[in-house]
Amino acid sequence: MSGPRPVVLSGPSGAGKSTLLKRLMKDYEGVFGFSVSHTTRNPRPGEEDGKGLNCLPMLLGATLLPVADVLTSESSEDYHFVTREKMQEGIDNEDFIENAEFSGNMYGTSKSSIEDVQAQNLICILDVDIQGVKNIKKTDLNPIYISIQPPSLEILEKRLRDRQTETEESLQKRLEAARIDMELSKEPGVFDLIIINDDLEEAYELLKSALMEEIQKVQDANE
Ligand SMILES: Nc1nc2c(ncn2[C@@H]2O[C@H](COP(=O)(O)OP(=O)(O)O)[C@@H](O)[C@H]2O)c(=O)[nH]1
Ligand SMILES: Nc1ncnc2c1ncn2[C@@H]1O[C@H](COP(=O)(O)OP(=O)(O)O)[C@@H](O)[C@H]1O
Repeated sequence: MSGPRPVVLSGPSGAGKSTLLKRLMKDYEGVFGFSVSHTTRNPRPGEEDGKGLNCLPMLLGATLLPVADVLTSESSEDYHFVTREKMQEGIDNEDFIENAEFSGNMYGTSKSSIEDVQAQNLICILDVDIQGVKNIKKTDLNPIYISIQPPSLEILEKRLRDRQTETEESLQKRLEAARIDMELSKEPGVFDLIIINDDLEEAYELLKSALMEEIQKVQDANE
């Protein structure tokens, strides 16, 4: 049985992936499920371990968090926060379909994070860097590949600074990675669609239209 096609969202850190994703998942409840990655980076304020929007009911049931706290959480796409040792153990164990080093930390998509979403017949969304894109292309996942790009490196830097999540060092590493991402993403055939996130509304409309066929499939199946 084949469910809806997964979606890989990529693009430089600070390009607006989480912002667009958060909105999409809110507007289409019960259609998308986020593949919660593992990372060795430290959680940001407001981020919680292993929490994805697709886990919302479970989370509410299990820990009785006040609904308002969960819904106002800054982040719609948190991680399983792990040590390097734990992460390496998982990689050695072949638990991951891809993993990469980004800005001095390890990130990876576990097989179970995708399976958990696909078991519910939801569109599985993966947020991965360009190395992740290249490695997922070697698997049989067959997702739709979408790159979210900033209008310019200068605007990206401003957005990252305004977000106030990075130290100067991690900001510089992200900008360096962004330069590489912006170059590699131009290669023909890497992405099915590249969206320049200048005006947020326009970017969101483009993203929504690109996914409408898959959204429709899930909605039809649930009727
Ligand atoms: N390859 C890979 N990249 C990931 C994964 N999870 C997140 N990333 C990427 O890691 C980068 C840094 O993510 P994060 O630390 O959350 O910072 P942010 O994107 O600036 O919010 C981003 O480019 C993400 O797309 C993953 O599981 N695999
Ligand atoms: N179109 C836009 N115009 C202005 N600011 C934006 C736009 N899209 C996103 N932002 C802001 O830029 C910052 C980075 O966006 P975010 O979604 O965290 O990026 P990513 O998930 O790709 O790292 C956030 O503070 C967000 O509010």
